[in-house]
Amino acid sequence: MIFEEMAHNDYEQLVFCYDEVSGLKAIICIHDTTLGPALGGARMWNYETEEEAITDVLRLAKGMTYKNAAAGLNLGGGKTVIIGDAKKDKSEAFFRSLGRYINSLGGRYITAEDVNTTVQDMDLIYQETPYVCGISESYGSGGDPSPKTALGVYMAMKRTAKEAFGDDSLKGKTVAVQGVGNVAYTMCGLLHEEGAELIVTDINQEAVDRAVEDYGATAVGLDEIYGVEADIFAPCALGGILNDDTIPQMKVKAICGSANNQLQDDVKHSEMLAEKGIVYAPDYVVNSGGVVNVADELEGYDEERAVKKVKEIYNQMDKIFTIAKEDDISTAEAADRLAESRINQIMRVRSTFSLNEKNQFKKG
Ligand SMILES: NC(=O)c1ccc[n+]([C@@H]2O[C@H](COP(=O)([O-])OP(=O)(O)OC[C@H]3O[C@@H](n4cnc5c(N)ncnc54)[C@H](O)[C@@H]3O)[C@@H](O)[C@H]2O)c1
Ligand SMILES: CC(C)C[C@H](N)C(=O)O
Repeated sequence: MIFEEMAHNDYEQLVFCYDEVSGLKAIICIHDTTLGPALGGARMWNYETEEEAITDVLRLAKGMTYKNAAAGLNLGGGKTVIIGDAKKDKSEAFFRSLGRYINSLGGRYITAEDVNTTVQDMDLIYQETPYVCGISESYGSGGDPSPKTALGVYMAMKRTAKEAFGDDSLKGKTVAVQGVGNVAYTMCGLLHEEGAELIVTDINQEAVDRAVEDYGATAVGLDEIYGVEADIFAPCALGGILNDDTIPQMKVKAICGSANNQLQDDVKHSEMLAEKGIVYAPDYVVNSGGVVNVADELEGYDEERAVKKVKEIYNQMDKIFTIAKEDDISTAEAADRLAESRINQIMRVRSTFSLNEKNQFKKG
């Protein structure tokens, strides 16, 4: 059954990692390395079953192939899921053990932060392998990618506003934010600076209070956020929140936020949004600022260059809206088309013969 799924969606490799001493149980998935080594974060989650963890890593790794391709990176897609409780199971040995497994892949997979893993965890992995990004700034690295993800979401939101309202200024626009964690707090700061009004919700009261105090945001209940009077909805917490229940409640004209896999069903729910006249900014393009920032570490991190690349998300959004209009397809499908077309073109470009280290030119 697993090989069938791998064949169906063109997966390359699935690696099971177990370490008795630290209790590590992790699965690394490499989806596609046409564009380069697979880069994707390591997510720690208390999966109820091993099947759930496998399903998640397969889905997330494929998502990274599309995210990296659409962002113009020379990187393929992969991901790690770690089965465990992030509050109880972390230790030095745990992450160093994962680092050794990543190292054994010889650079085919590079890891970084994802849900429930931190810069400190990446620093531990770095003790065992160079194939890790998002390590501490003291190593000359980019550190926590969240602020750059936030900058990317802000740039994407400006281009989305242009599509929905004819002008990319966010001054005077009301943005409803679901989840004001690491990414959204910085994003709210940028929006506040530009003169946007904020409506926020979060399961964490402290996060809500911080946004209210620092940015004059209006707090609403967890379920209220979907139906508030606002111009833009920014989902920055969970996946699957654009669905049969929530879309009918929405009064916004656009959706642009950092959460991964926002559409519960890519086809059905992007059509529902289009029918309501809501402009949807595809999540993996909107939130690619983090991966763009960590990928810059592979060239020797330069913050100015990284920021410049993150700001390019505005132009990537421009391409997606153009493809969607020209081909008369949803923005979600347009993003997939952009990513797939880049992968296919580079695959063809690379099909021409070229000498490499295993194929030396020899005289005589
Ligand atoms: N951090 C990055 O660089 C990055 C990059 C790409 C994508 N993302 C995605 O963006 C989202 C936010 O990432 P983050 O790093 O800010 O995470 P975070 O954990 O710091 O923030 C998420 C916030 O959402 C809140 N939340 C959780 N469930 C909620 C619910 N049901 N209703 C309302 N709020 C809820 C949490 O309390 C938290 O404050 C995640 O989906 C993540 O996968 C993050
Ligand atoms: C490589 C990481 C910074 C990627 C990030 N966790 C994402 O989902 O895009």
